[in-house]
Amino acid sequence: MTTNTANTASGGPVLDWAAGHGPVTGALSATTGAFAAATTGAATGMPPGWALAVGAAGALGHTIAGLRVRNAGRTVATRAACWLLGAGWTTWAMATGPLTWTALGSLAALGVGIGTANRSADLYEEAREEEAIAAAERQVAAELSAERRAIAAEWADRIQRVCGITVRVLAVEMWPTGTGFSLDAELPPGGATYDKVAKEAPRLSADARLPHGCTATASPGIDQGRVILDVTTVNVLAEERTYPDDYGPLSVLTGIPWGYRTNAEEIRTYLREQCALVVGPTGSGKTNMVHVILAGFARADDVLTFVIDLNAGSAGLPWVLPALSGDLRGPDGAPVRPGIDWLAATHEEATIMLDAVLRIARHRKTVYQDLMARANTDLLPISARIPQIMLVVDEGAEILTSTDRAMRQLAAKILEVIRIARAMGVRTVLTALGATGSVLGNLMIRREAKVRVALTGGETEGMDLSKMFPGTRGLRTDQAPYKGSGFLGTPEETAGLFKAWRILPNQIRDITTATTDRHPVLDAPSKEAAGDAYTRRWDPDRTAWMRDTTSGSDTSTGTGTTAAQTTGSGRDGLNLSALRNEQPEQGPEPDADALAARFMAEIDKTFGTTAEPGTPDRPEQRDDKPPTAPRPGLNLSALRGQGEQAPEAGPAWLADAIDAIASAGAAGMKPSAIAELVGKDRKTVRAALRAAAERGELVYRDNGPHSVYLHPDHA
Ligand SMILES: Nc1ncnc2c1ncn2[C@@H]1O[C@H](COP(=O)(O)OP(=O)(O)OP(=O)(O)O)[C@@H](O)[C@H]1O
Repeated sequence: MTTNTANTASGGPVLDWAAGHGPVTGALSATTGAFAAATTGAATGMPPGWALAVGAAGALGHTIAGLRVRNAGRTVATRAACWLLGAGWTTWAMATGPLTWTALGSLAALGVGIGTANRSADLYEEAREEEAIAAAERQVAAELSAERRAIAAEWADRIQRVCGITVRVLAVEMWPTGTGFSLDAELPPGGATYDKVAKEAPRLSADARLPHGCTATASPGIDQGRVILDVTTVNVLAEERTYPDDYGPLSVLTGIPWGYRTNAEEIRTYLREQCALVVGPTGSGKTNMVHVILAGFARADDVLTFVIDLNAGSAGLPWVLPALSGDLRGPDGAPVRPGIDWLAATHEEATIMLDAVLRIARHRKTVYQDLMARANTDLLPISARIPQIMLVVDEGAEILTSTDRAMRQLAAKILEVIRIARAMGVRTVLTALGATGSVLGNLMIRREAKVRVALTGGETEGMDLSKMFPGTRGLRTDQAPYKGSGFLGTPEETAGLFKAWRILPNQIRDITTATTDRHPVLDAPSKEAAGDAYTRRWDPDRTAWMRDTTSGSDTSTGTGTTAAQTTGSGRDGLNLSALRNEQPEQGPEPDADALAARFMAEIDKTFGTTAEPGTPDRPEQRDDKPPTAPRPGLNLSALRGQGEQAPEAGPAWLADAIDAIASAGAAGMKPSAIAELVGKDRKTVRAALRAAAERGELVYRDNGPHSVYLHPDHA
């Protein structure tokens, strides 16, 4: 209780009705206050009636304060009584003398009484408060369960009407996304299975008048006598959702998100041991889906992605070109690694890649024997140090079913990878234009590619969903008429509706930049097994084709192919001549080589992944290139900011260095200062500056230890 009546003699009492006191301190404060008031009052001859008046005021003040905070009546009464008792004792003690055993004893008894009464009042108030909260919760729950009970009754009735069986709904769970609910129901005795409900899913949806794109999908319950019915009430597939802009790290071991379900929850695929098959006819959003897949792999810190796309490499180009052209810069201005680790656009390059992958898989089997024995596993422990290789083959299923001799050779290699490399951490994602019998007729695909996607986009042609997702009933292509939507099934989850996020070209660039430091480096034994085929994958002669694809085309998602197919160009599938004819005067060949070489040099310097003896990978070694060759191929000037004058060659940081040298004016800058500025070693910096000077971008003022580089404007 709060009794701050204390000193009535000097300046009057400080009355804080709401001041906090525990039962013990409250009682102590009341009794000591009363005792002090009584002794002072008796000594100074104060009229005893004053103490009673103060007590009455205290009781009144506390009553008002108690009512304000909605204390219970008995709490208010207890506190007012404490005030009056204290004041009564003070009045009596002032009249009869406070320093007697009777007065002191009765004061002590009063203190204990006040303490006990207040403790009990506090406990009562706490209990009251808890009860009020519980009552509010009970009310919410009652309202919710009323809704659930209504849903349970409605659906039990519907299942009876449509499926002809009487189920007992045991639970209704509302999805936190607010887009539907799940029912857990007990099937009737007599051997009814969940199938009875599953096969009537479309009729149940119609009976419930669900909006288009919403479904009632039945799956097995906790035992064979139970069924789970997922009912979507909001069609999230109709709207376009862009790829989530959290580009944080992922791992192949903890799953890669590929899209979202009708309940708006993200869906992950687990590809450490599984291969995947993605089927989507033209215009269904397959290219977009491939980019979502590549985005997930790029974000993983234990995955290296190899892409085969015989359709001019268009699936992989947006992940390579911005990095290759030097258009992207990391946070520290360093060059950016491509979002994929190898891109094959021709039959020849694909063969080189597949042979290297097979060598890697076989070599890993022997060199990592000890490691696997120590880890007590027959699966190679995948990590950032020994990365998983994800081989993505766009329209790979068509390669597998082709009757062309060259394609059959490729197909044999792809199947060999699928067959032998699971334990060694190489898995494939194949895409196909249609879920035709010839694709799914392949035993290896049926057995190994259990992660399956069918992008329907409303297409029914070549979409045999019962073959794609055997054992799943009630899937109809018209349930997913939107681009990027379809069905996804994994060994962990039965096939159901899903939609891929829309991924935009700028997101691909952002992800490439955000993940540049995250990509693993191929483990040394694998690199050794892959040999030159791998380390020279960005060689000018092997990447020259990329230059042609950028002339006048875009590499964005959604537009599909970036370069036309060849018809007799003699370059294995690339329509180079058509593009060259558009810009005959620009002499693209030397420039493509220059760019590829520069790219290699940057990657090499920054990440040390492409060291190859004898490769002309340093700009200064390329004296066969015209110093001011135009850039028709990769069209870098178009990619850079307007009016920005890019250096003609040299590492990515050179532009910053030249800017700094220009700012230094006639004083110029020493190579050591530039090395410090760009964060590179002096030898590398000297070589690049010398090359830039040879190209006329800088001027070297030789002055012994004080030699500097100047911008030509200040020389
Ligand atoms: N997940 C998605 N969400 C919304 N819209 C999408 C999605 N995926 C694709 N689209 C739309 O569909 C268009 C075609 O997509 P995409 O190029 O990926 O299809 P495709 O099947 O590869 O077709 P093609 O083979 O003709 O290139 C895109 O430009 C985009 O507008």
